[in-house]
Amino acid sequence: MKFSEQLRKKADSIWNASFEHPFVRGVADGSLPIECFTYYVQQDSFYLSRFAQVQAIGAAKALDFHTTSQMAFHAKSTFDAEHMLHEGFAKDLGLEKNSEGHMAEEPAPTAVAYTNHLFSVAYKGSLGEVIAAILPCYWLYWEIGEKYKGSTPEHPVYQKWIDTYGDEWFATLVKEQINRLDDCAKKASAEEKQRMESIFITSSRYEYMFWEMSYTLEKWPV
Ligand SMILES: Cc1ncc(CN)c(N)n1
Repeated sequence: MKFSEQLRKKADSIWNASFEHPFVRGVADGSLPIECFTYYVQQDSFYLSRFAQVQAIGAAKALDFHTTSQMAFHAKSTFDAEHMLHEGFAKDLGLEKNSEGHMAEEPAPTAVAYTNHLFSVAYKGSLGEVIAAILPCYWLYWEIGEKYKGSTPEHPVYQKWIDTYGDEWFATLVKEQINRLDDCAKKASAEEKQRMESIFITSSRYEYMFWEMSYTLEKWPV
């Protein structure tokens, strides 16, 4: 079994919890209160701005020119595709950007904790560890896109979100990163692979918590 398949299997119960989370189900069947989606877009806008920085650090950590170029391309794709998707939502939902170019007035605890986890791996870890940290962000959304592809929520914004992650361009990016994880794992020591697994599980847990944060409109307690 490939290393990516092993990690996917270990994260199965966490990913199933994401598939069934009322935020995700609510987007697919159109029942999600719009204020939860609006909060998600604001927080995700912050998340994506940090995610692209982590992809760019991955570019700098790569040991060959081609991988550097591809990781930088992925950072640009986060801006061109996902950030631009949010720009469209912002228009529909009446949101504004701040001076950093994202829409979160105040990043929520889970958004801060998740991006701090990604930054900690990016600054301390190898490229393999960086890929393990960011892969659930790709792969989970792809599976959600595949799972809910046939859904037809009445709200056009929800439909657009589902269509985006069920699209072929996204699948291509995801498959490339899955292959990259397996390539890195082939060269990694047993200890590094253990760290990659633990990092992958932590990111999977944060993905679940991101739905919960959006659904409950999580804020700092004081
Ligand atoms: C929190 C989160 N995780 C993943 C994705 C999809 N790249 C996203 N937009 N936001």
